[in-house]
Amino acid sequence: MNGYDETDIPEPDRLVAPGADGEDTAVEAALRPKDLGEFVGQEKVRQQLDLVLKAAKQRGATADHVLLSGAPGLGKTTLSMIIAAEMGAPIRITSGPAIQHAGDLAAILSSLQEGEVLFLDEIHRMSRPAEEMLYMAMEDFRVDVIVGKGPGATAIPLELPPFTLVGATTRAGLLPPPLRDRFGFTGHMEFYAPEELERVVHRSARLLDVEIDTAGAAEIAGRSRGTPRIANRLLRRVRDYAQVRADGVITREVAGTALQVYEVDARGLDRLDRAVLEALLKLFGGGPVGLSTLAVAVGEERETVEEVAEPFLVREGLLARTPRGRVATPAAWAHLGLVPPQQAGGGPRGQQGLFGA
Ligand SMILES: Nc1ncnc2c1ncn2[C@@H]1O[C@H](COP(=O)(O)OP(=O)(O)OP(=O)(O)O)[C@@H](O)[C@H]1O
Ligand SMILES: [Mg+2]
Repeated sequence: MNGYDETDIPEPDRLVAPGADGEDTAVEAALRPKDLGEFVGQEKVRQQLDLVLKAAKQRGATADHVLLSGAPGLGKTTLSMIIAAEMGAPIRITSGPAIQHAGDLAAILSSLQEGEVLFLDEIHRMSRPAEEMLYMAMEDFRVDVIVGKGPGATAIPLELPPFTLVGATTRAGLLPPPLRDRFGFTGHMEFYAPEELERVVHRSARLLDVEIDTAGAAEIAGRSRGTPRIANRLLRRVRDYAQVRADGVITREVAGTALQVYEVDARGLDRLDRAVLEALLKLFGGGPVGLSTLAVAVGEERETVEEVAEPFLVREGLLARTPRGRVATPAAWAHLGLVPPQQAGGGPRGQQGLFGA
């Protein structure tokens, strides 16, 4: 399709994957907060959006177009549905990859009702002609429908009712500036703090009718990589364990043991993440080592290591990408309970100097 995209990378089946799997899709609808009040965290975006929506409602107008950017599983789809609910408007859901021809978009736009919310997921993956049509639709609520082919083709202008476009993207940087500029408001979704994820876990547990105590929720939250989707998924797996091996109640111990069974460690690293770190520390003394070498050592593709494992390791401050190769940070040694070579006596081949004395 349109070149490189994160979805092209084969992601091994993992509990801590940020994207949705089939099971997530089935249960997410039930766990989605229905209004801004129920939506946990993202204080900044929530407050900003609250103002945008309230002001539009007071004026009796359609809300400005909204762009939501942020990593997978942080609540963009959820928020788009909340926007529609808060505006008391219907919502139409589609996505960039689903709109390959401008005609597909014209069909959707021309059937919108006044005030309707059009949710365009993965907006950065739309085709070029559709994107250009969208510019005019967003700005002037108008599209030119091309009728016929070749020299006889004519453009018939078509008025659209005012609508609110909510675009979602995991890659705001890939959006062409003219598109970005046409949104009245952009909400940047951040990773969630552990306390916020704890609230997500408590809320989901209530909806799933699972008993969980404060420490149990904190244990799951701490392993969820700042991502509500992962928190909900881990909660479901811990619930299975609690039901089969314990008395159904999720405590710290139950959550900890269950996630050990599923190989998600205290910081949310899974088998692959740990394999990468372990190879880097044990085989290469903490680096620097080239990506290809590291990938061979863990028996994975380069892309898998680079795109699937590394982003979280870098975000956590466990691994650094340097011009000379991958390097473990002191936190990585600590996390795996290993001692860096220089502290162990090092010797001439120790890794002194990389992080100062
Ligand atoms: N702020 C929140 N409070 C409570 N639950 C949340 C929140 N944000 C997300 N969730 C839950 O996390 C799950 C994933 O959220 P959602 O589908 O909205 O993410 P997304 O950003 O659209 O992800 P993707 O980029 O993969 O489309 C949903 O089940 C939702 O209930
Ligand atoms: Mg989504």
